[in-house]
Amino acid sequence: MTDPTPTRAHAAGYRLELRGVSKVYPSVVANDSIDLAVSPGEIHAVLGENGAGKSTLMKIIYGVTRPSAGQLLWEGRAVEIESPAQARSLGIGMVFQHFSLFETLTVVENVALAMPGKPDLTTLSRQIDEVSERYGLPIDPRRHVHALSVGERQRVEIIRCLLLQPRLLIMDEPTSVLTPQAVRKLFETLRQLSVEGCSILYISHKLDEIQALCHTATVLRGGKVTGHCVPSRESPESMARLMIGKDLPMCEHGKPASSGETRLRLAGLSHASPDPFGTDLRDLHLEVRAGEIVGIAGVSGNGQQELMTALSGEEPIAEKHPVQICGIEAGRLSPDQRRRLGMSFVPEDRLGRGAVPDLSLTDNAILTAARTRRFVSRGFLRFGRARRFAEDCIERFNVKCSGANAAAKSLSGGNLQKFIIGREVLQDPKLLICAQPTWGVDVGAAAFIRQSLINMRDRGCAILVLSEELDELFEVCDRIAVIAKGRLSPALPVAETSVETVGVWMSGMWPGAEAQATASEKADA
Ligand SMILES: Nc1ncnc2c1ncn2[C@@H]1O[C@H](COP(=O)(O)OP(=O)(O)OP(=O)(O)O)[C@@H](O)[C@H]1O
Repeated sequence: MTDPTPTRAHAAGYRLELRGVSKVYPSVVANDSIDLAVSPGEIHAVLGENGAGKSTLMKIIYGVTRPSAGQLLWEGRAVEIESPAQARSLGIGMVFQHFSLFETLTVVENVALAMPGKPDLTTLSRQIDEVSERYGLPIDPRRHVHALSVGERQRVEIIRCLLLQPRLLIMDEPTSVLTPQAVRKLFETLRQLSVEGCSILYISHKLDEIQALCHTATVLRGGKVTGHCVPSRESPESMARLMIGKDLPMCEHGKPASSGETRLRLAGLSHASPDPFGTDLRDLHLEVRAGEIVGIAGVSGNGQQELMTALSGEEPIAEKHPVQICGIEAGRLSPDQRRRLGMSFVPEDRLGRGAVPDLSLTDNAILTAARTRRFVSRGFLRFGRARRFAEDCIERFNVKCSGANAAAKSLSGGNLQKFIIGREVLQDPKLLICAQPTWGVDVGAAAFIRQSLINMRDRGCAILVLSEELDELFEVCDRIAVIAKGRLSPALPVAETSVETVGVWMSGMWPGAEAQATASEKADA
């Protein structure tokens, strides 16, 4: 690995300096007197556990949130940043974790929306071509966003920032949706920007990436700065220790329980996606037994979302038999009917599908656990019981929040994920289906969630995990299959496959894939 430190462009003054910046919410101090300084050309990581205050700090710098106290200095001058438009006019750009593009518009139309005034689209297309050429971010300005891969969409977001010639670029978990190749490409672009003098504030839970990319790092814990480091001189383990204050627990993965009864069977599941830009599922076959964890790997957009909605019942399918849950043909059943059979699920989209943002954690617990945890008696809701269950989730899954009354939307992303996983795990289901279980979750909490899944398996639960993180799948699963273009590969025991093989399969090329495709095309005809 190359040491990023020597390429750092040194300069006399700081580009951005924060002095004693605090943000106090009614129930929590999100940022507590934070000092942070970034030089021109510096790639500066902000590290911290879920809820440490990273996103709040970035939102203050980008003018989304106003600080309760403290001072911001931009190129040596005290400033008050009251809006993102003002931040952009100073030269601050931000790429958010969740994309903010309009799918039905073209690339150039999306970019135009972020520009001041009414730019001429032909001139703007030429500028997009120039920027994409200069930074190696190929994109056709005339393409519609719905037809772009997630990596391409992120290119649009970055190009949109670059056109404004930022002198500070903030990136909030930019790689969570990218393939390893797209991550390498992104890092090349960021290094080039750094050499040209652009400062970068970079947030990520992926410590190996921080080590490869960033010159310096500030560590936050509980809203306070607790340390600084030069990532290239650290290891992912030592940075994790700086973040969580102790060594990272290792996952203990014993032998799978002797295989029990089949709890989930896909028997030729085919389903046309209701989304015109989605992926149709084609003749999927799979079995998940009690006491095993089966993983499904794949680049997002290959049918995972359609599979998840077909399994959860959100999008019931036309026939009963292709989805069998605990021996019952369940294809036409609703989510609630499937839960009654002993299934729980954790969707990928935590705000919206996994939880209702405006409801409290207790109310969100009621939504899925009312029956299994017996919150209703003789037609009356036993609210105290529901609240105690929510408190139990908070305590056992170490969810940082103000309590069971906190609205789901007030939790940091990773803490809400921990709550949703806890809510489903503590219902002790016979079958658990989860998508991206550790997305946006810090390293300590990710290890805890993975261990919880393994422990459930050891208690006899059948678990299906859909994840884009191959390392995660290899850590927790007993067998791994791959989804590509809506088709499913055979599921191999982890000992009989490798990250490289699964990587190749992710492009749809597994032994027998062609025969599988021909057979299902014949059946379609
Ligand atoms: N609008 C809000 N109202 C109340 N509390 C909030 C609000 N926004 C953030 N918080 C709280 O502030 C704290 C810091 O949250 P923040 O999102 O900055 O953390 P983070 O370090 O970015 O976490 P993650 O890695 O999970 O994204 C958390 O306790 C969170 O619950």
